[in-house]
Amino acid sequence: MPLFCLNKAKYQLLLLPHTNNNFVTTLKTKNPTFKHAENLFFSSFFNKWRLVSSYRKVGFSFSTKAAAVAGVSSSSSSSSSSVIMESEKKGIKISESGDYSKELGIAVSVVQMACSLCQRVQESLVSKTNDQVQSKDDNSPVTVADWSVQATVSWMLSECFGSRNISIVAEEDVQSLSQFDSIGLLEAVVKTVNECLAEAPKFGLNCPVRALGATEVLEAISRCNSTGGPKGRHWVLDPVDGTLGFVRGDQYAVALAMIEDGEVVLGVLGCPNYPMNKEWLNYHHRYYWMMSKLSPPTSESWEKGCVMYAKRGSGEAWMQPLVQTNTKYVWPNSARAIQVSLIDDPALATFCEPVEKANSSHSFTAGLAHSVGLRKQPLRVYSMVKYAAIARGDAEIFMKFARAGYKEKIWDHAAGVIIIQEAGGVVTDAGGRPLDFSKGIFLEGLDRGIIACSGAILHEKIIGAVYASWDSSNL
Ligand SMILES: Nc1ncnc2c1ncn2[C@@H]1O[C@H](COP(=O)(O)O)[C@@H](OP(=O)(O)O)[C@H]1O
Ligand SMILES: [Mg+2]
Repeated sequence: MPLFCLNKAKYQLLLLPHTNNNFVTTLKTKNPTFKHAENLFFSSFFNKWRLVSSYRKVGFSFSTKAAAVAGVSSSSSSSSSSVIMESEKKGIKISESGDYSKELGIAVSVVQMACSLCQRVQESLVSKTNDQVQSKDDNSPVTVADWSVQATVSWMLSECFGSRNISIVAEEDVQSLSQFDSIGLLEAVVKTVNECLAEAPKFGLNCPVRALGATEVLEAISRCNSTGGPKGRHWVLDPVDGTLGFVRGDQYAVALAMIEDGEVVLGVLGCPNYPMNKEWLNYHHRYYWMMSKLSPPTSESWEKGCVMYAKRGSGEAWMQPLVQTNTKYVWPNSARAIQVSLIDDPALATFCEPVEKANSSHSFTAGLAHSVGLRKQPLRVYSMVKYAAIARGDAEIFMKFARAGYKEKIWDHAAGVIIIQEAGGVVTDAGGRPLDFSKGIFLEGLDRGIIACSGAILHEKIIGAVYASWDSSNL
C-alpha cells in the first residue's frame, strides 16, 4: 500500500488500491462536511482507487491556494514568466512543487486567449440592430473559430513544451481548410490566429516574433493529429464545443485537458457566455428551462464569462473571470474556489441535458427524472457548460443518453469530468463505471450513457433508475 507525501506542508496523500484500475477520487478533509464525506464514501464504491487527501496546514490566503492548486511554478518556462512576476509582485508565494503546475498555468492562459478569440468571432455573428444571431448557411464563422482556436492552442503548447514532444488530440482536421477553394476561409483563419497570438503577452505568454503564415497555421492545426491512448501524455482539445450554441449566440465552451497514462490529470473549461454570477443568465421557460443569452446587469463592469480548472488529486476546483478587452490577466488572484451543490433531495435537484434531442434522449431522461422524484423542469444547455454548471453548484445532475451506436469522444468530456470530480462530484457511465480515457479518441466501453452528479446519493438513485427502466426503453 503506497504512501505518498506530496508537498508535505499541504497534503498527505494515501493511495489505496482497491482493484487494478487507476481511477482516483478525493476525500476532502479540509473544512469537512458530513455531506461531502458521505458523498465521497459512496463514490468510492464506483472508483477503484481511493485517494485520501488531507490538508495539514491551513491558513493560506485564498490566492495562494489557487496558485498552489492551479499555479505556475517558479521553474516555469519564460512563456509564463510575466504571470509569475505579477504574482510575486503581490507577495504571493507560488507553489514550488505540485505536479503539472506549469502545465496547468499555461493551459489556463491559453484557454483564456482562445475564449477571447471566440468572443470576437461570435460577436461578429450578432447583428447590432436586433441582437439576433445570423446563422450563416455555410457556417463559416463557426469553422473560423474552430480552426483558429485549434491553431492557436497547438502553436502555444508547442512553443511552451516543444513541438517534437507534444501529442495533441483535437476535433478538427486540416483537409477542407487546405483545399484550393477554401482560400478565403484560410485567410480568415490566419488573420484570426495572428490577432489572437499578438495578444499573448497580455496573458503572460510569448507571442511569435513575426506573424504566422498560412503554412505555419496549417501545420499547427494538423499537429493535433494524435489518437491518444493508454501510455504517455496527451493534450485533448475541443476548440469550440457546442457548435450550435456558438452559432446561436448561446452557450459553448473551449475545453482543454491533459491525459497522462490513460488518466485525465488536468482540465480547463472556458465558458465565454457563462457569467461568474448565475443571476446574469436568462432562461427560457416553457416545458423546460434553457440556459440562454446573457442579460447584463446595469453596472458597467460584469464578468460575462469564466474559466474553470482543476488538477487531479488536489481536491479543489477553481473559477476565474474571463479577461475583458481592456483588462490584463492577473494570475491567479481572481480565482475563486468552486464546489458542487449540497442538495441531495431529488425534489430540489435540477438536472441538465443537451438542448438537441438528437444528441440525447429527452424522453428517457424524463422517465428517469419522474422515477427518482426530480420535480424541476430539465435545464437544457449546449456544450460542456453542463459540466461547469454541476461543478459550481448551479445544478445537481447531468444525464446524456446518445442513440445506440454513437461513440462519445474524449474531447467532449475530459475537462468537464475532472473539474466536477475535484469539485466534489461523481461522474460515471450509466452502469456506474468510471469513463475510460485510455482507449484513444473514443470513450470505448461506455455503458449506455453518462451520469454526472453533485453527490453519490443522487448518483446512486439515477443509476438504480437506469437499471430499472432500461429494458423497457427504446434505446
Ligand atoms: N448524434 C449525437 N449524439 C450525441 N452527441 C453528439 C451527436 N452529435 C454530436 N454530438 C456531440 O455533442 C456535442 C454537443 O453537445 P451538446 O449536445 O451537449 O451541446 C457535440 O460537440 P461539438 O458541438 O463540439 O461538435 C458533439 O461532440
Ligand atoms: Mg464537442
